Amino acid sequence: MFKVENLSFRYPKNEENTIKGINFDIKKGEIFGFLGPSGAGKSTTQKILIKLLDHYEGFIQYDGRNLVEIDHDFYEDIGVSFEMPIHFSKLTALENINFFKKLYKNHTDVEQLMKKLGLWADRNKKVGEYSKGMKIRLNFVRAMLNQPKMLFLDEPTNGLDPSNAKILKDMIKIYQKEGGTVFITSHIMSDIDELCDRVAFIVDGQIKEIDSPRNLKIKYGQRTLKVEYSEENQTKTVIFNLDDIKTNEEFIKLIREKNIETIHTGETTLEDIFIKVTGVGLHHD
Ligand SMILES: Nc1ncnc2c1ncn2[C@@H]1O[C@H](COP(=O)(O)OP(=O)(O)OP(=O)(O)O)[C@@H](O)[C@H]1O
Repeated sequence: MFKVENLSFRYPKNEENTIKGINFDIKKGEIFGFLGPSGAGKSTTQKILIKLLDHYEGFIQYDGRNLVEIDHDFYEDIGVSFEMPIHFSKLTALENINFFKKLYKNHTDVEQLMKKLGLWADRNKKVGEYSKGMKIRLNFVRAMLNQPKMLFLDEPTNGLDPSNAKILKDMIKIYQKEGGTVFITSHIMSDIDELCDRVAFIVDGQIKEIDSPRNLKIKYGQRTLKVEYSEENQTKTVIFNLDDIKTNEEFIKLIREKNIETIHTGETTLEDIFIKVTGVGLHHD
């Protein structure tokens, strides 16, 4: 869907490049995550891909065409949901949606979509009276208005309670099942882990890793097995190396003879990998 080669970008006021020669592709039908510490260049990259920023160096291809040569029709193809919801607060949700709908040729079934996101009952409420979570969901409705081939989502679940975050994630999964492609940034690693087929880690304008969450976990994971068993009314813990587990007599003896409570492989989380790759802890706003 997208092919990005040697992309560099400098904001006119800055001396240094913000994006420093990155390469990646986004395959049709995949959910591609873009992760990195604050200020790494995630939003900048996203803005370049959606043609809000130009004058970049390098080459970007969208659906087989040079992005530079694609005209306004590009916006018929994509849906964008950025972190800061932008709506007319004095208009109702439906009035807002009907306004934005007019910008596009293709239209989705707004009633269905708003119902799925739990907003239909409040469609005639002014957006100024919406909660933050409602505005975020309304943003998603806007992004989906034109039945886009590709969605750009910047922190889509930030500010949503767990049940609304689940609704949104389920909708993203359904969108993918129906053939959609997604570019997503988030600081919520469990969401990224759940949704993304592949992720890229960007640090200071450079990509440090690109792979599936599973492969990254294998690469950065500890190959250990933790066994907890009970003995004399106490829980005891032993950690084994997973590589020679088949022939480890102590492990085999343990599971034959003891009352096992739990067995877990030492899985690394995406959050651990983020810290290892970027050298920065996750900040939560
Ligand atoms: N309009 C601008 N003019 C000059 N510099 C900018 C502008 N917008 C962003 N920058 C700088 O570019 C760098 C990358 O910013 P960007 O917003 O892409 O980071 P990010 O990875 O999306 O961060 P966050 O996770 O906080 O959203 C930062 O150093 C930022 O200060």
